[in-house]
Amino acid sequence: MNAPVRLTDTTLRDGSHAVKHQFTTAQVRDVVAGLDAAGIEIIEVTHGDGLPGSTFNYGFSGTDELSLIRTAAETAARARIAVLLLPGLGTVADLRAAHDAGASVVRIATHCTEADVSIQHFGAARDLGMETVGFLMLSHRTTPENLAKQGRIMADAGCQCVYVVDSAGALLPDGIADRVTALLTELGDDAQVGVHAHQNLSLGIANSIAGYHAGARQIDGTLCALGAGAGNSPTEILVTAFERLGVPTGVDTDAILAVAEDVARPFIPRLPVADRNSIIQGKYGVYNSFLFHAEAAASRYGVPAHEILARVGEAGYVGGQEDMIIDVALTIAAERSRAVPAIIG
Ligand SMILES: C[C@H](O)CC(=O)C(=O)O
Ligand SMILES: [Mn+2]
Repeated sequence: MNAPVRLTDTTLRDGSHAVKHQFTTAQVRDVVAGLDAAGIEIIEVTHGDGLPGSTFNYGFSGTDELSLIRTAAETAARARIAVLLLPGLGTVADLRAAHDAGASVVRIATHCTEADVSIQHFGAARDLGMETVGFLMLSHRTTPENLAKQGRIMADAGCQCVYVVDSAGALLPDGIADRVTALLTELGDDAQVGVHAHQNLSLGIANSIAGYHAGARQIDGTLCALGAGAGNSPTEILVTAFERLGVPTGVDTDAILAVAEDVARPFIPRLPVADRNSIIQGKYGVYNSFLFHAEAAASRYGVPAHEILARVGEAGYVGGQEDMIIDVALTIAAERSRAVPAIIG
């Protein structure tokens, strides 16, 4: 008997990027009802950039996220509702408000080398009696050994599962497996290890399976791959692939296929796709949440989005530095205007 894996569905959080944070209460109710009935245990609901992401910098939500969290908690009969929080944007007060609205799991996300900013939030979450998960974002940007040290900081602060988060879809299966192994070696029984994968190089499912074989026991997915950049590992394919592997997920395959096809797909305005922009993100390791910001800057300043993304990757910008995308776009525009030869008449 293979060890079971717990799937967390983040359609209503990572997928929020792909709908520009415009989820409605009715969509949340329908998706949660479907996921819950199919057997998904953990459903994440938050603005794409976490609590309280609805801002000028990250994009305003169509519906207040606390209302969406409350709706999700009221709808789910068995599943538990998770929220995402990035310290610095989200505060302990935001965490308490989400807990009051019905969230019982919090996923606290930091850049992969900055775990120390999460210590206070893990403590507060445990005091509230919440289950805790740590998200080491852009995990490709550090070595497995350093990632393991950051995981240790999170576990000592009260984190119960540390995730390898491939925020740019840049890692290959070996890169995921090496990071999961290093974390498990460091953490032992102190915390589980999870994998959150993106599809920029079409490796979301392969990377999740590699993570499972290395010992990860929590894996993320989204319906129809709805998520930032090229999207996430599709939940319905994770369920089907793990069924083929003989790995128990507790999720009914026919039911999850129906939720993806009949509930999610009809309201998705643009299915995530591995196009040139998002493949460039995977190639240069660019934070997937930057895609729409780069596309907006591209059309505003008349420069190609893929060039902006490549430069952003070379500069090594991380989540929170969205304003630098405009700087990069303006720099490219200025370079291009200088490159036009003067016509002497
Ligand atoms: C805030 C980000 O969207 C978190 C995430 O899902 C990732 O880094 O990937
Ligand atoms: Mn993500």
